[in-house]
Amino acid sequence: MALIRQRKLTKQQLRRIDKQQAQQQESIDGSLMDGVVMAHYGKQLEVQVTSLPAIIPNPPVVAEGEPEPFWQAIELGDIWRCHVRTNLPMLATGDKVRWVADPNTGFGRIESVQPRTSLVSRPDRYHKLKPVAANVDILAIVFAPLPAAAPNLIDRYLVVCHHADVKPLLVLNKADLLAIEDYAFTKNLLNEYQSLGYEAVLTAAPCPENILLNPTQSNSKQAIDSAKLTDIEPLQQQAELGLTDLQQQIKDKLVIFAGQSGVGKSTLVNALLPNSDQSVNVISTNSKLGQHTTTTSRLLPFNPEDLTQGGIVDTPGIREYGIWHLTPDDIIAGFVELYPLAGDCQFRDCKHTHNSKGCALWEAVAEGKVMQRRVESLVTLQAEADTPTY
Ligand SMILES: Nc1nc2c(ncn2[C@@H]2O[C@H](COP(=O)(O)OP(=O)(O)OP(=O)(O)O)[C@@H](O)[C@H]2O)c(=O)[nH]1
Ligand SMILES: [Zn+2]
Repeated sequence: MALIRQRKLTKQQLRRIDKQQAQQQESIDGSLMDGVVMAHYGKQLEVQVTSLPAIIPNPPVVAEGEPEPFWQAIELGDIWRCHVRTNLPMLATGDKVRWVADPNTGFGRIESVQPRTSLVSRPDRYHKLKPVAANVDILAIVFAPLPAAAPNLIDRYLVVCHHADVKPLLVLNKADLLAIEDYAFTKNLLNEYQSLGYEAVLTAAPCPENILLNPTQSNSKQAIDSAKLTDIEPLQQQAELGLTDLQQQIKDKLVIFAGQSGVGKSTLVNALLPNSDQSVNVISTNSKLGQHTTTTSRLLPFNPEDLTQGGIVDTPGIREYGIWHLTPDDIIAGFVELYPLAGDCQFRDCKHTHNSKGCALWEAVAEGKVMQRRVESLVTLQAEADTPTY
């Protein structure tokens, strides 16, 4: 076996190495800039330039007759495809990052991620938690008179909000349909959540089916004629104000719209985004690279030139949100009015089912202090969390 002699470096050599390393670091530091993750493609991400680097690289000087090499100038507001430096945690749409761009290749590399104010994650099929969206301020929980609202789904989203540190906002859309007597009960649901302290808005999104906006259209007329109408005037005003109200609530905020299929999420989102060609699920219209790939989530800004004005994170995955990564205790923590009572149950491991002995939640139901359907909802969600479906 050959003997490897360790060579001792002279002081001068050591100094030279230190200097080289410092120069390398300085050149990375000078190239670093701020960015926001706009879309997520698994290993690659799209990042918007939100600050320029201290040292702006110059394009190469091309001798006459030589072919022009590829060069992508760094400009504010541009979107770059990026790789992620190894050893960084999994990134999500909405993450604020420090990164370097290589104008010679048109690719960037994310060097670090700033602390997050919130993180919405979702377990995948393999039971692994995946971050979906970071720094989201509001989860708009959309429901409607038709398809009929599922209170249990609303409760599920409220639990998600609690754990992600995101503020919930209840949006009762298709408020125009409340003018039809059969559907008027949905408004009670909104009132119930308001009484629990949640913020809520009533909206009617602009679309051909909206019977308040198009009362003379044949399908609307049919709906109106075949139904007993309640007093339409005040609802019309409330619903019209609703969209402005919603706009005010989400101004300068990053928002996710969640809710069952058909309640009008896309219609609302399109009404809220100023750029008509920037509709939900449209792939990468503002990416210069123009590659069409399915994303897991995408940030649609209210003002593409100023991300501080907020936007909407389109995350299809949020619709079938599983909660089985949460413990029963985590789940009850998301039921604001029930959580403080749980400590009063006779048994510490009380399952809060109707026949649980000495259950403080059911005593509160009997005394009319809390809603029975919320306790039932809690029990259903806790049971789901106890029995993973993978
Ligand atoms: N009457 C009435 N219809 C609406 C309203 N908002 C949306 N719609 C209609 O409801 C239908 C479903 O709307 P979408 O926006 O596609 O619903 P979605 O929640 O995005 O549905 P998914 O994409 O399946 O999750 C469409 O035909 C809309 O035009 C509303 O305020 N009033
Ligand atoms: Zn109990």
